[in-house]
Amino acid sequence: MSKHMSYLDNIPPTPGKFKMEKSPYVHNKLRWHSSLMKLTFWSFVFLVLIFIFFYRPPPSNPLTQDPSRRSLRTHNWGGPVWEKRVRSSARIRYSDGISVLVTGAAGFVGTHVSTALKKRGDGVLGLDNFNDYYDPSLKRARQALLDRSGVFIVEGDINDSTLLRKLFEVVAFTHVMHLAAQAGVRYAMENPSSYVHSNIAGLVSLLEACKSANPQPAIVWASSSSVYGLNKKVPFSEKDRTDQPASLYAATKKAGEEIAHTYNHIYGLSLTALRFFTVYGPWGRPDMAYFFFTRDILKGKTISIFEAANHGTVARDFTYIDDIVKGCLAALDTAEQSTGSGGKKKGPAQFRIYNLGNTSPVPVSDLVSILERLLKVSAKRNFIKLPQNGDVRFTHANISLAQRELGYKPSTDLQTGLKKFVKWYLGYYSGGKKAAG
Ligand SMILES: O=C(O)[C@H]1O[C@H](OP(=O)(O)OP(=O)(O)OC[C@H]2O[C@@H](n3ccc(=O)[nH]c3=O)[C@H](O)[C@@H]2O)[C@H](O)[C@@H](O)[C@@H]1O
Repeated sequence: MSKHMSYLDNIPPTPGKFKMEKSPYVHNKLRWHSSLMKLTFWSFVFLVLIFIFFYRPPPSNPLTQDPSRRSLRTHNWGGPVWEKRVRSSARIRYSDGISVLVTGAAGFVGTHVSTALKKRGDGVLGLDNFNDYYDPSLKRARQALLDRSGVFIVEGDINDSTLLRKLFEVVAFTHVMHLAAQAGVRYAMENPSSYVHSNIAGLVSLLEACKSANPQPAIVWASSSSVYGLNKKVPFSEKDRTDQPASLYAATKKAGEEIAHTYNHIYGLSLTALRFFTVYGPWGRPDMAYFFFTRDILKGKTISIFEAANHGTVARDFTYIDDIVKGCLAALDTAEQSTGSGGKKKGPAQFRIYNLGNTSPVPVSDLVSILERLLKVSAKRNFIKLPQNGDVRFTHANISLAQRELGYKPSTDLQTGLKKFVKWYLGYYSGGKKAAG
């Protein structure tokens, strides 16, 4: 170090380089230069001080802070090209068609519903924030699928009210199919704020945009069978009590139903909640048991099967995606128009809640046996006590109301539905993709 220093110290000065020139012109030029530099320097200092003085960080909103994951930023939207894409995607292609904004379009149910609507000629525009709750590459693959059938997905969050306002300015949506949500029962213990962000704040933000839109759209949205919580009366009917949620997820869905009622009551928004019962099928959610059981059985990994006290069965009314899609479309088709305008109610509006289930609960251990047969691999089973983190022992839908009013009639049993899922799974993940997680 000292050697280095002495070397630098010994460099002779470079005479002439910094020597003052005698010429008055050069002298003035140098003075002018130095005052310009001073001016620049002090302007810079001044600007920095102004910035420090006036800059206030944006208020920290606990609902939008979600440090454990995800970017909720809205990505590049706006401009004539973007608007043209939005309009074209939402254009109705047959008389009596509807124009639907599908939130959560890159999600499992969102993808299937969007495809079905587009197929029959309805206008469909997707909205999705592509968060990383589960493997975003699966969402991107679904997006590519939708793109091929002419559905454009705007990348943004339902909490972005400026974006929502813009979408309603560009397209006079007749309907909103609201499927964007934080799903999953057990994850609510890990990241509670994400449920409040999407299922409460996001829902309110969406309903605010709908109430101000002209015309107001009719809204059909995804509630959940989990609202029945600790209800013991089976099968679950829409009339049964839903005030004993067993998870924060269920509580946010139940709160959503109450919030929806408020917007129906105050602003005349037509609102239909669909209580989905454990939906499964191709392009499904990797956080759901049937999906990760498949992955783990194929990998030879032990799977945990929950059981109630005294080896009691845990069962679900597993419902195949195509049946759910039929229920969603029927709900959209039977939805009456909202009655408000200019943010004001003009008369009473439709308010509905329906169970969409399969009506035949299957024990989780039977689900595993079906998967074993379809995959031709034995599962390594580990029975564990049903955790007290939101799971309920069983679900069972009474669907007579949906049957009567929507013509809803599920037709796929678990065996048939899982066969289709397994076929998709093997095809999707053998095509160079790796199983999520
Ligand atoms: O019907 C609904 O409303 C809900 O259905 C599912 O929730 P869940 O029925 O708990 O679905 P899974 O997480 O796939 O669990 C299915 C069954 O497998 C069981 N399970 C789950 C995980 C596990 O490791 N082992 C296990 O036995 C659960 O107890 C449950 O009985 C969805 O994840 C929710 O988003 C949805 O709202």
